[in-house]
Amino acid sequence: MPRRNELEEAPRAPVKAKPGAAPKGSSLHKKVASVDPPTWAASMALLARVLKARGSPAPGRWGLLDAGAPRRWRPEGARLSAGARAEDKGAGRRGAPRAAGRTEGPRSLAAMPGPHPLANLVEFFWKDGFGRIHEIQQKHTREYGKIFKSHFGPQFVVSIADRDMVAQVLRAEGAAPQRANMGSWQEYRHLRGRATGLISAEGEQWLKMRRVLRQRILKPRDVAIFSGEINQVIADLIKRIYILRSQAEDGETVTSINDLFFKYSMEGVATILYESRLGCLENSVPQLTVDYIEALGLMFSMFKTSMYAGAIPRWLRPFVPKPWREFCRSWDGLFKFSQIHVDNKLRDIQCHMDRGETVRGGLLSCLFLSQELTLEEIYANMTEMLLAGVDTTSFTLSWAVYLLARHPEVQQTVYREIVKNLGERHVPTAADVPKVPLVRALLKETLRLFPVLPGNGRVTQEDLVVGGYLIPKGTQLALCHYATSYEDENFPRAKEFRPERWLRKGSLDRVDNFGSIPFGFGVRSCIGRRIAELEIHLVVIQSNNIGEKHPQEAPSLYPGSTASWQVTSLPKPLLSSPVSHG
Ligand code: HEM
Repeated sequence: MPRRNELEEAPRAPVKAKPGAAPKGSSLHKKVASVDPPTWAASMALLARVLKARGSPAPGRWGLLDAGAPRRWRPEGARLSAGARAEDKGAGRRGAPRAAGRTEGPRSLAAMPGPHPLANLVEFFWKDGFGRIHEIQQKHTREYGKIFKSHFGPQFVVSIADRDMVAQVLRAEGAAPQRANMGSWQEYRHLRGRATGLISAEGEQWLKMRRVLRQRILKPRDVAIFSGEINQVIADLIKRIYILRSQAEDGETVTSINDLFFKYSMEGVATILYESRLGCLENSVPQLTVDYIEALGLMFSMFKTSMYAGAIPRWLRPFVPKPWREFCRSWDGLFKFSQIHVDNKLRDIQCHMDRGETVRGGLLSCLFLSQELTLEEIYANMTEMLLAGVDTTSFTLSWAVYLLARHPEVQQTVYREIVKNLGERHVPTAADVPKVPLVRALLKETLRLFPVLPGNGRVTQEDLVVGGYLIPKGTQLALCHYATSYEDENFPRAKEFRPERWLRKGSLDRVDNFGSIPFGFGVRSCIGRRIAELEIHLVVIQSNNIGEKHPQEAPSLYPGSTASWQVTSLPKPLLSSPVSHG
């Protein structure tokens, strides 16, 4: 068991930090930016997909409420439901895998503890549980242990909140792991004659697309070539900050940081995906982009609706039409946007080719020219990657800035490291990032405390014995990363923000990766990880330069120049935030 750093106590309740919270006499306290902790809409929406209760559960496997019901509930002689039969499988079953070190056979799911199905239904559908998944993970772990079963409407889920068990499950994965039941996503695509993308595809179809895309964007060196494009977007972001400051009432406070980072992330990822600029950071954002943001907003803000779209059985749709209608409407908007940008690029390439010019380009050009994916598959992947790549990155950036604002001493250290190792006015590239390990540690610590996805999912493809239970093939697993990230056993004094815990100074400071795997793990892990890291690392490093170039007027992340991000207020997030760092 690795030993971890001793850490400070983190404040729990939100506070309003005054502008003067920075050391008196430093110019830090003068310039203030308000940082909204990002909402968890994106994470919830994504996790909702993971936990989505579909109208058509695996045939013969899950019953609505009785699968997890204690046996005493069942009337004498009553026939077991399909779900209950699934739970009854296992114990003593011939040929069942044996748990290492156990002499008796593994226990069946019927013996697994978990919240009462009705209580869970109330928790999630009446008490906004989907907005509090992180809290519920921890609560249920305290009450039922590190492996427990739950019911989400018709879906039965085994939750795992233990680092080693998570590692076991992910290490046992096959060639094409299944994350969750993506039935509603697939149904929409079928309805509209669309292809599935990486998120929604399964099996051979997923494997084929993953093979193609992983060659282009999965390794740090693949995305390193995009440093120049990202730096141009950062230059626009900085320009935008100046404009916003000049328009601010006090002439210096930049508010709506979430909004700013959202636009930055969208512009950044689109630059890589579509090889074109969207104009998100312009004074006047193009209508097409505005429409997209609206569709994305609909997808996320209506995340519960879209989740219910999957949860509500088809036969109920005529009576409760809104969720499915909204779900389809937001997907229509997302696909439309991607298709327009993909088609623009295609025309552009065609023009070059018609003129006999060599076409050199980025991701999209390579995909066209290699013809490894069909046009529909390109549309679908661009749509799903843009969806997955905007809020995830922007929320993480917002949380990182928020944490720095709450911890000026960490800002100081990060600032000093950047200046010492990269110099004062350096415009960084990907090659510079390893020279500032604290910037990387900042991102890891931010994602540990505020993982965009508090949990992840897998559908078991073989019978597995985990934690002494036999989990039959086809079971939906929820991997509770938020809970493991906050375990003192995994990260001593886990509630505290201390990026330096990620700096490896030898075995004493080693951090076990499976305690916090914000991008997932293995062959189905996040394909956009390196893009997100590049966008975040470069913008954090570049923030250092803002104040230097315009010492009198520029906001900066760092002290030593003129200003700092500071928290002036914590606007109420749309959904609950995982932890209130006061
Ligand atoms: C801080 C930013 C991000 C975080 C924390 C994040 C996190 C995740 C996680 C946890 C998964 C599930 C992995 C698994 O099941 O093991 C995932 C999947 C995925 N992410 Fe990200 N992501 C981020 C940014 C991005 C970006 C920028 C893109 C696109 C450019 C992207 C595209 C995807 C796609 C397409 C998948 C599905 C992969 C597959 O099923 O093969 N993500 N992401």
